[in-house]
Amino acid sequence: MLQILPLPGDGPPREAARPGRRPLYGVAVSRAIEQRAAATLPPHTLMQRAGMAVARLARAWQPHARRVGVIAGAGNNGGDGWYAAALLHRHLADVPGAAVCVWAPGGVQRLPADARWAYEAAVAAGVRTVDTPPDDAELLVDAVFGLGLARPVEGVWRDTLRWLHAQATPTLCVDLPSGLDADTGRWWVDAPVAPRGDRLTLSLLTLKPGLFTGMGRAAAGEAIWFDDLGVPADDAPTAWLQTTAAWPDGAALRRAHASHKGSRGDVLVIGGQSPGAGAGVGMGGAALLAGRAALRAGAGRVYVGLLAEARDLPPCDPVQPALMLRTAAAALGSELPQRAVVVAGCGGGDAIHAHLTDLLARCPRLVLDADALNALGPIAAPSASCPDVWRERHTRGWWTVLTPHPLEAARLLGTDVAQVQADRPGAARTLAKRLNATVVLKGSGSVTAAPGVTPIINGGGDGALATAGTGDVLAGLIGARLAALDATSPADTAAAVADAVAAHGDLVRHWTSPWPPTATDLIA
Ligand SMILES: NC(=O)C1=CN([C@@H]2O[C@H](COP(=O)(O)OP(=O)(O)OC[C@H]3O[C@@H](n4cnc5c(N)ncnc54)[C@H](O)[C@@H]3O)[C@@H](O)[C@H]2O)[C@@H](O)CC1
Repeated sequence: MLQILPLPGDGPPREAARPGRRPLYGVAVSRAIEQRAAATLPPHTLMQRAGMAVARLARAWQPHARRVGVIAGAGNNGGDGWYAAALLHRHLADVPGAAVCVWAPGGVQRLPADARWAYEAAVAAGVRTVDTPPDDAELLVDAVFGLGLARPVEGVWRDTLRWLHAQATPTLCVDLPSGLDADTGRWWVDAPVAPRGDRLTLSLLTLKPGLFTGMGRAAAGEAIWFDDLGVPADDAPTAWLQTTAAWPDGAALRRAHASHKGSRGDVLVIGGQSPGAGAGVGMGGAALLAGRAALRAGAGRVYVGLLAEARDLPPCDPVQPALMLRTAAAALGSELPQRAVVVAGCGGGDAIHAHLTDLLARCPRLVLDADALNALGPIAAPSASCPDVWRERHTRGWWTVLTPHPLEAARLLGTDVAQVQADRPGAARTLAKRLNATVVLKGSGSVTAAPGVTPIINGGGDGALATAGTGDVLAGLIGARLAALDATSPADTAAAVADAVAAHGDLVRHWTSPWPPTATDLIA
């Protein structure tokens, strides 16, 4: 669960440019904000505030913990830990059996100025330093690495993090879980990512993109808390965090008394290769899931063009009989591609390849998913020259949305999954720029990117979505959201796509059964 809340005593959250969004700041902007604030404040103020925030959350979260072990790194993240240790030591002074200790595996000889000041404050307060891991702690504070980590961790620090991240003891991570890259969500150390025990992360000064994508959510624990250290920032964000799903808005649809199905927008799904068309491989379910999701989310009319012969079409979809079924050939031969948002590729198999040029040439509003992305591969490869059909889309002001998972993104970028996952915001941005399209890179912390638009990272969803068919549901939701959209600037399109991604994440929020949901359950 995400708890992106200001701690008690902080000011109100800053205004976001659009409802349901919060700014995320990468390392460079966070450091600029820190330096600007530090220049106007008495020395060490920010570290003092950081240490106070850590101590305050530690006491609120684990009020009965008497033995606290702080693991301090050799930079200012460690400094936050030292100052928190000083405060916790004071808080616990009268508690029988209480003890606060700091383990600093890198020593304290080369601490930067702020951290040295915090270390001296801790020593002056009577905090004990130890040379071995604090095995008997009831609460651990992870103050090893924060913003300063951007390369692999080895040697003594790797051993330290292997020990720390293997503990079942409740652990409070200062600023970032140590091992996590603040910009990208990459995990830099060969140590467990997922906590064995309870874990919270307290992000300081700014919320960082890496906390919400890649390994960020898995590493951060049950909740991410935020304290801006009293420093308001209105800098241009590195990315936005989408925190809530404001769409679909069923109440608004009901208030629109004078509306009709034609005014809510049309969606055409092209996909669902039949066993006959695909050498015995049938994937009709994927196209039906996309169509059902679009219908469920409020699209006025949803057509499903199946990659099948007319004689193989089912008479209707028994789950959502309101879906209008036809063959892909019939759908693409009609006026529908011009009128509807076309969602192509769900269960498309090899059969979708034959339609790709037609789709690109005839669909002004096009969402390419799954097998349509694989068919696109050669067009998108770095070495490929842009074909006329793709260039003409741009000339005409038509737009394209791509929804790759990391493997599909890797194919499109001519790289591998590890490279994509090492910098998900960067991969999504590169792909969006290269193809002049809106891109949703799926996975933990889905990233929506478009040329000239600040990327949007989805803060919702969880591992329950990692199951067959949920991608088809997402494609259908994006189709429905875009079908209802009037404006078509890149920013509006990206925002609408991010709305659909947020709605998709929200599908699992209220799931209470111990059984994980199937994609069909999510839109039942
Ligand atoms: N200066 C200040 O007053 C403030 C600092 N803050 C804290 O300071 C942190 C940033 O401090 P720093 O810039 O010192 O960075 P860190 O403390 O995150 O890391 C820097 C230290 O880690 C070492 N290091 C980095 N990568 C390594 C690797 N792969 N293997 C081994 N050692 C590695 C560096 O040599 C350096 O000693 C923030 O995350 C935050 O916790 C905040 O509290 C805001 C105020």
